[in-house]
Order: sequence, then C-alpha cells, then structure tokens
Amino acid sequence: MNQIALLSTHQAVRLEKRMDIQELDFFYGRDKQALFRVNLPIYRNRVTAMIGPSGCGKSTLLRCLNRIFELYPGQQAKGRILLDAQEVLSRTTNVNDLRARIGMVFQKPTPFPMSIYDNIAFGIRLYESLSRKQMDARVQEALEQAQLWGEVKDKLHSDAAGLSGGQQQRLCIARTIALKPEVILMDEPTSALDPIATQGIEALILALRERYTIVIVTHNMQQAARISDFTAFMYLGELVEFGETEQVFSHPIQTRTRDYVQGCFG
Ligand SMILES: Nc1ncnc2c1ncn2[C@@H]1O[C@H](COP(=O)(O)OP(=O)(O)OP(=O)(O)O)[C@@H](O)[C@H]1O
Repeated sequence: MNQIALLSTHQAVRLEKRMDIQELDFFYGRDKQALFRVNLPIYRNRVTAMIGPSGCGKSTLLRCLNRIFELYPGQQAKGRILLDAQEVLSRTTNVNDLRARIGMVFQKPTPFPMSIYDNIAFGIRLYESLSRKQMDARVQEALEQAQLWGEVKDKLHSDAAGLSGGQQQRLCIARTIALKPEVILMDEPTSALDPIATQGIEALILALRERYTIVIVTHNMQQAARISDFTAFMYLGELVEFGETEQVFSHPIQTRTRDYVQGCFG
C-alpha cells in the first residue's frame, strides 16, 4: 500500500496516495506545451485544489487525469499517471472503465435533456444491467449522497431542465456518483452558481470527501482555503508549490505562491 506519513500542523496523519502524477508534459498540437514535468500526488479521501492564474494549466492537468482530452484531436500527454497501480495513460487502459472510476463534473451544470431519474439511470445503463428495483435504489442512493433527494423525490420523472442551477449541479454530481467512482474531478463547479448554491455545493464536497477522492479546479482562493485539504499552485504550466492548504495559504514556501495568495497578481 502506498502510504506516507505527513506531519500536519496539528498532528501526524497517515495518507494514502490514490493517484500519482509523474513528470507529466502536455501538448496542444505540435507547438503549444501547456504542462511541464508536473509531479503531484493525489491523496485518498482528501480534497485537492488546483489554483493559479488564468491559463496556468489547471484545467489541462485535470483533463489528463481521466484522459478526457483525448476527445479532441492533436492533444497529447506524456509522462505517467497512476490510479492506484493502474497506468492511466497506457494504451491498454480501457478509457470507458477509467472514466467510470474517475468521474467529472464541469463548470456549467449540464443535465441531459431528460427526466431527473433518467439523468442518473442513463450512465448506469451503459455499464450495468440492473432490475427496475435495483435501479430505483441506485438512483435514490446517488441523489441522497448528492443531497438532492429531499428536493426531487416527488418529481423524479419531471424534466431536469426545470431544476435551479444549484440543483442541476447537484444532479450532475449525483450522475457522477451513481457510477460509483473512486475519484471525482471538478472543474470550477460553482463558478456558474449564486452564493447560496455555491455554499450548498461546498458543503456537499466536504461531505463527499468521506467516500471519494476529490480534485477541484477553482479560481476562487477563498473556496480553495475553505474546502481543500491540499493545494497545488500552478504557474505557466508548472507546478510551483504543493502542500497542505493551510501551509500553502499561511506559509507558502515559494515567492510566486506568496504573491499569488496575497493577491499581488492573478
Ligand atoms: N484547445 C487548446 N488549444 C491550444 N491551447 C490551449 C487549448 N486549451 C488551452 N490552451 C492553452 O493551454 C494553457 C493552459 O490552459 P488551461 O485552460 O489549462 O488553463 P487554466 O489554468 O485552467 O485557465 P483558466 O483558469 O482560465 O480556465 C493556456 O495557455 C491556454 O491558452
């Protein structure tokens, strides 16, 4: 088992790596290199935030973790990414299975044009054939974990487009959870939401940490400070600093990190 002891501010805690990014380079076409030799551990049952100014490579890095970038021609990752012992970037890795193990939630809530129930059931049907009763239970479990069940249980067969923005984003999280992922990637999941809906999603992320490993890209440094255990600060495609969130924000080691978290640029 891949464990390390890390001395946190208050206590020594044992951490287990769920993913490990090693010497990762990323290219958009031939000429544009967007990531440079990134090394980063992702710890199990922790929230890792990626922060940094616009264009520094946060989303690119996130999109490498489940190989979603491969949906676009000309994009290439070089280096190594491990999910436990599995080589994420290997040609022999089945990307559909990988994307079930590593789910993704996007910036804008993107419910499918179908009922609330079918939004959840749709993805499950691609991977498993469940009886109606089993499917009902899975849909309910996913909506409960996403803290949406109470609000939608009486209208499961209504169009998902009728939900509020915050509810739609929780539905997208439920859709991801329903596939029983190990890791959930979130790319600016609250940037299209109002402050109340944002609070709801932040509380949900903290609750989900009990069961899942979460990686979140955020522009919002307060958000990173509120909800993450670890923070990675990126700049111009390089990982400048990685550490416990409290350390990165209160006692950054690198000058560029300090300038960024103190709002000197960004
Ligand atoms: N499809 C693309 N083709 C070419 N270059 C791209 C493409 N997508 C992103 N880039 C470039 O790659 C670099 C990293 O972009 P990326 O979107 O990962 O940054 P980011 O930190 O997530 O930015 P933001 O916070 O603005 O979303 C930038 O220089 C960007 O212009």
